[in-house]
Amino acid sequence: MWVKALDLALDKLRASGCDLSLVAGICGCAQQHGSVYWKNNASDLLSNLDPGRFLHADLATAFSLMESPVWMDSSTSLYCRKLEDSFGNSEKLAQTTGSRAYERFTASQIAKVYDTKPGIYQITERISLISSFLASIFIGGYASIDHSDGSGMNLLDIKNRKWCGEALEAVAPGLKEKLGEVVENLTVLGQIAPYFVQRYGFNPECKVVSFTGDNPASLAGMNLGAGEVAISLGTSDTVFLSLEEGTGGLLGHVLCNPVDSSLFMGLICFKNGSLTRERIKNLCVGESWDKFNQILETTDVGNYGYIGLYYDLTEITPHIQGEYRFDPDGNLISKFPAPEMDVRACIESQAIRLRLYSERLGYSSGHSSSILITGGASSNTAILQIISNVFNAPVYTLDLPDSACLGAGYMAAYALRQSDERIPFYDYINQISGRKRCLLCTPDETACKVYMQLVSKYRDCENKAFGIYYSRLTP
Ligand SMILES: Nc1ncnc2c1ncn2[C@@H]1O[C@H](COP(=O)(O)OP(=O)(O)O)[C@@H](O)[C@H]1O
Ligand SMILES: O=C(CO)[C@@H](O)[C@H](O)COP(=O)(O)O
Repeated sequence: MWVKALDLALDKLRASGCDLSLVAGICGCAQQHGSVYWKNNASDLLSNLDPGRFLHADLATAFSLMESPVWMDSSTSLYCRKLEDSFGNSEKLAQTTGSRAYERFTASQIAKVYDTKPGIYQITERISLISSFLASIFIGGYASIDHSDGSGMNLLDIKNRKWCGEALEAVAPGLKEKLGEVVENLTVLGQIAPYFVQRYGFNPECKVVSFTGDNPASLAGMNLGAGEVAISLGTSDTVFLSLEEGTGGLLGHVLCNPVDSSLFMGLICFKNGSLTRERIKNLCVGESWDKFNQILETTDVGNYGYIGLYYDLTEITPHIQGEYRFDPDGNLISKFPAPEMDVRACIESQAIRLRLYSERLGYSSGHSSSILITGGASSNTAILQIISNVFNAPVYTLDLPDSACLGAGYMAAYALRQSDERIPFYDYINQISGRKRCLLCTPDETACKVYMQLVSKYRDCENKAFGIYYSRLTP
């Protein structure tokens, strides 16, 4: 599917009349953590792509595992515990790799493949992240994993920026060879493969720069400063910010910063983001976001003290599933007095969750802070107004959508720059790009006060829901 998507994207570019011979360099990004398993001898297929055929036809037999594990998978708890045990405890793993063991991280995903499909692991010559898998196609050979996306694996020593031998050994034998080298972000990997020159008219001198994860690329696209936090309302709701210290803790993740090797990046991701909003919308008002927003705009801030927590899929943090509604006194109830109260309850609890957890990552909310918003739901200003009120901070976006894609473009431009070698990333980007930030929402003082009160109530409800979930699991 991913290879076909690339065929389609390239065909669309060609059909739109785009002169691909003008492209000087390519960088890209992809959802984090997912893994692609290349079968023995797949490198021969990669280096001999036939320009007369689609990529998906040539690469149909290149994979040992046809269904790549992706970030939404949470079936690997057993392997997470084993990995943490091999380090002694979760803190030690977090201090080295930036995160305690997470189900969607590549280490436990690979451990599961090795354990449940040893034959597949054996015939795999290379394991890529989705980002390095895409870069591999463009260079016609295996592309290295970069430091930032590599930090989402529980396998990289994020301070030394090298694979962590202890973690590799705990996951599966021979893993280092299957992963290949890890490289600095912004590394020029090589020239574009002849396939793209002959089939799509790319310049043979076009360079390919190491690809990265969608969130690191988004950080590169948004030029986050001190006191700023980025919120991505994509499929997941993800918060990230730039960090000076690289010590991972038990909450969230620390990754290598994609644009400055002396810095790090803090990130926390919630699985129940857009898909949950969509479900509540469909349930309460049908297809229309306009009707959903009308409810948000005409109902009372704070939902009269009613709080709803919605975890359609097992959440990453906290690890919990189900729906939990609470009355203003904090008692669990089965439904709200009016069904459409779920609309406001869902958006308010998601926004409060974003604030609470970004503060735990190191963000401090208030008037000197600001939020940069991106992702599909960032076009919805009714949702953004609630986020602005909950954070008591203005919400900005870039004057161009798709910050992850933009960031990857910037990374290619920076890696191939011919000017001052030592110029910092954002100084260079500011010179070459005329992008501006647009102010979308400013906080409403009265609403902020309501939410200040609600934050601690939310925390209590989340703790109660967590207790209920686990008491149901252990009768
Ligand atoms: N007007 C809108 N209001 C709220 N959510 C929206 C709106 N338009 C799109 N979305 C949400 O955006 C999501 C897709 O965001 P996107 O950033 O493209 O995701 P991803 O990067 O995970 O592919 C969809 O799941 C959809 O629910
Ligand atoms: O798991 C994470 C980050 O740790 C996700 O953010 C993925 O990177 C996928 O992103 P979206 O599809 O939600 O944009």
